[in-house]
Amino acid sequence: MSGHRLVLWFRNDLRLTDNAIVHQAAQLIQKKQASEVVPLYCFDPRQYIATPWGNPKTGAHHASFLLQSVLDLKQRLRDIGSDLVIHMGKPEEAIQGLCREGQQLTVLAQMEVTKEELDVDEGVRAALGSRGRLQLLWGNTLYHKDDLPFRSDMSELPDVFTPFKQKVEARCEVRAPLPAPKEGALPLAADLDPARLSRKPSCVEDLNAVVPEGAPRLASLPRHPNAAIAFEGGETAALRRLKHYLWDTGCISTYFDTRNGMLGADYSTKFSPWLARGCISPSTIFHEARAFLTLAAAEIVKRYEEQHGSNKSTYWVIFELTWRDFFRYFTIKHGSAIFYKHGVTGQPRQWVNDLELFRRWRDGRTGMPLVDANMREMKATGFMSNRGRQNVASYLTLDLGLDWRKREETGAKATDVLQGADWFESALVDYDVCSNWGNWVAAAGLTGGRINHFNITKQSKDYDEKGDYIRTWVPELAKVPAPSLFEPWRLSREDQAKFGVQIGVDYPEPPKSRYTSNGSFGGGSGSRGGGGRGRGNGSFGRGGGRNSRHGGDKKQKPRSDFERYG
Ligand SMILES: Cc1cc2nc3c(=O)[nH]c(=O)nc-3n(C[C@H](O)[C@H](O)[C@H](O)COP(=O)(O)OP(=O)(O)OC[C@H]3O[C@@H](n4cnc5c(N)ncnc54)[C@H](O)[C@@H]3O)c2cc1C
Repeated sequence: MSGHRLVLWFRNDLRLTDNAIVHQAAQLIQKKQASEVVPLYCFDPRQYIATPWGNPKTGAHHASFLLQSVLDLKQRLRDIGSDLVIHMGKPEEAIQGLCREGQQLTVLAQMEVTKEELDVDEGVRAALGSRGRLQLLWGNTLYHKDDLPFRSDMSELPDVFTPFKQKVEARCEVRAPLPAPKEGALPLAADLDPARLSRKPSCVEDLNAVVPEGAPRLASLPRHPNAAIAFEGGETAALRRLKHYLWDTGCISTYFDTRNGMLGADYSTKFSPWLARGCISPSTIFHEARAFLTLAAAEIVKRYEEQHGSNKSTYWVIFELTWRDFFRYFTIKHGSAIFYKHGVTGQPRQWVNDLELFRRWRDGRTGMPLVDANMREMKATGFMSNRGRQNVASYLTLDLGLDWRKREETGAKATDVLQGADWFESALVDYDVCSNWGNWVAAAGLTGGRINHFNITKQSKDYDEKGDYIRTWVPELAKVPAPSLFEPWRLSREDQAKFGVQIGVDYPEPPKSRYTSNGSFGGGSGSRGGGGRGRGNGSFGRGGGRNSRHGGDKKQKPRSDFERYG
């Protein structure tokens, strides 16, 4: 099959190591089943439209990280004697332009699972017609889809996490990472126009070339001084972060104890933006973590174990990556139901339509300091901790009762839709369709799993005991001591004067809710949204609940070790 051309269509797999399509291409070339390669990335205008509320579908934090990732991939391909064509337009058009008379084309791409992406696949197939084929390969999960003990349509997948985790841990192995291609492994198509190869966007503003008319323009954002970490896109930076978190600092050894933090660079791994864009694979992290445990870090682990009894921490990072898998497979099972009003349970629920209240939540002006701090952090930096995400989602859906969706099932005007998940999609640097919408539908209590209705005040006390996180992002309350800081609407006039803040003027009063003595939203002591299990005492509070930090699940018994990986 000499003369066979391969198009390596990169999407959310912007890396060379442990990349199924890269590996497949290198093998086909080696076996002389293909002769040339065109690595391709497309900035697809459909990803840059305005959301129903006028937000950019791909916000500036995400766009900037993505651009850096694409440019890093290009450089890494050049380092092995190949290159990357960067196309400013739809993949269908780019791929059609790569077809040559009398030459068969195979387009290799990573398999996606949600409707928008599947529709693009269809478009590419149609553009190829009889001149070639689209071959989709699985990637980007910890456990390979083909290794799961469920049917491939995931109809047997449990709807809650724990049985999923137990089954995959008992029956599957994490595959070893595929090697990165060697120099010369991906020979470029000889007729590739050098001008086409040299064309590349160099700053976020250049991406405006694909922003459709009427959609918000993108603009570079300077790094916020309070940002926990300067996220830099690309495989190179991802591997650096992995090295930092494991080998340089040993932070992974204390992850179990620090993972519910909100302030600082290292309380959690911060791997999510790189995982979301596929700059690193979960399997690479897994095998590096195992090496960390068994080899050079034996000393650190021993020290840790002496202090803490056992090392749960390294396992716990892998545990979190299993959650990431769960939402991906959950999406295969339930399809677009994760976007729908009644979620996957189909349970009817009355949602509140209040644009002003939604804006207060979005902009960090609810009057609930923990919620506001988190929402401000995300807007300014693109990142929010998992603890924060759980709380703000619970507050929006279960306390304010505001609609969390992006789309109505049918026919509704876009402007009828209020959207928490959609704002996250726009604002997050680590936006990942399955992790985001899956977590949101779980937070809204619409998966059939346990509903985690957080008590925001208790969560503030438990996870921001001294108020340092809140003060970082809500300077209006800088002088208010904890615990008054967590319920500033209760401050007397004298205390407000003493602490230099006037509630209702400098900092808002919260909307009427179960937290405030002046209101009855949610019935005071009652609960909205499916029984409110965990309500009142904060379902992830210190003590037993700390072992689980996710929605839709029973409390976890902590694993005592990492033995199954050793
Ligand atoms: C409402 C809501 C929306 C979310 N949206 C996203 C999103 O768009 N993209 C995204 O990557 N994560 C999302 N998450 C999951 C989680 O909050 C982030 O992955 C995590 O906070 C990222 O920080 P980290 O990399 O330091 O995580 P760590 O605590 O270090 O965890 C390691 C990795 O495990 C995975 N992980 C951890 N928790 C979860 C989880 N609950 N669900 C799925 N994967 C998880 C992530 O890949 C993460 O990088 C969302 C959670 C909630 C509650």
